[in-house]
Amino acid sequence: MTEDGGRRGRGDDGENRRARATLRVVDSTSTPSPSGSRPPAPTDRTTPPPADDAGSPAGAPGLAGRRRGAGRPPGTRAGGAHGSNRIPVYPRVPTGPLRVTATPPGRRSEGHAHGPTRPGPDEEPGPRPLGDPPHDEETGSAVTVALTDPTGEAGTTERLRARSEQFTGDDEVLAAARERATEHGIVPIGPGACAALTFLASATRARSVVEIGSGAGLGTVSLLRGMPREGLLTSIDCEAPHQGLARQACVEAGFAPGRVRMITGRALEVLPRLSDAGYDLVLVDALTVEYPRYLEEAVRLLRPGGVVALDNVLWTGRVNDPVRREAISSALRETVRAVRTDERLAPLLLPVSDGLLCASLLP
Ligand SMILES: C[S@@+](CC[C@H](N)C(=O)[O-])C[C@H]1O[C@@H](n2cnc3c(N)ncnc32)[C@H](O)[C@@H]1O
Repeated sequence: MTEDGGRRGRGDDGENRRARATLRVVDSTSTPSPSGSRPPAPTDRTTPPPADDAGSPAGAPGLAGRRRGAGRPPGTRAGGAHGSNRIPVYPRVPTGPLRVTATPPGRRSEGHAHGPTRPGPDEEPGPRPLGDPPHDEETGSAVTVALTDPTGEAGTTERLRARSEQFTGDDEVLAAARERATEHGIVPIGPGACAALTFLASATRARSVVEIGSGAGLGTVSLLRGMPREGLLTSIDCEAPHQGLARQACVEAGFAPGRVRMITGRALEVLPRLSDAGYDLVLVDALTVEYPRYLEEAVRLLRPGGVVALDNVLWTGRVNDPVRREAISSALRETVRAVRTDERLAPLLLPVSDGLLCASLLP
């Protein structure tokens, strides 16, 4: 991610564009733009749907009648999602057939498409040499990690990190999304962090998830892959074209459009409208200088036992402008300190990709 929240080399006036961006709640039912250059024409709702239970999938946590702050752990900040402007955890989920899927026959159908060499659920997996780092042919990964000091001590650490990134690698869906991200100047989540997100979503059985920073959709797809079928992912980005790319990645991964609710708007304007203690997992990957405030909002959104994951906390040598770097570094330091010292949280720093700082909200 860059200091402008993951956009690079666009040659546009990002701040103004973001300022112009209106808050739109979008069910991802529209056909994605193949290039991602044009915002899709979704069912825009400038007014969010009313907070009711009627559209919630079976067993989904509804909000109607829920006492404000109920379930919120002591000490969490009140405020934010309330009144008629509240965005429900689950909106009415549009029904309909799955759209185009890039999942070839014989592979896991709903969003679990793996690279060409991965076996489908009905195929016998071939033996995998556990001792050797996988080659790209094994993982389908488009990512290779160059070693700057292959023989020295640093080389050992680098090799371990490279191995961890390549262990899961990118499948064809993530590789294509990563390519589009590069084309559009978006810095995507690394393969190791993608795997961690799928793991976290699966381990926490996350049914209601918030993603801050849709980008090119690598995080979106990775989260959906770990979520149960009835789960809903709410993805926020101030750039509609980025959300077009994210939607495209979801379609290519074989996810039904109703699995993702895209909200176009600035995160700090959208987040306060989401419900307290309504979410199982929150991914933070947008404007780095706003991380401390995203963290506050994320903790408010989490149900007890829920997890927040913040990408890019190691921030490895990406920024050249010393002034911006200072702002980013201090925001990241503040965020890491806040996670480590908050007694409501159990912190964990995963040194995957660019650093994924996780914390669960203690029951
Ligand atoms: C690093 S990219 C996210 C990459 C994405 N997780 C992926 O893997 O493809 C950051 C995204 O945050 C968005 N963004 C930047 N500032 C934002 C803000 N204030 N509110 C919402 N989104 C923002 C950018 O448009 C960009 O798409």
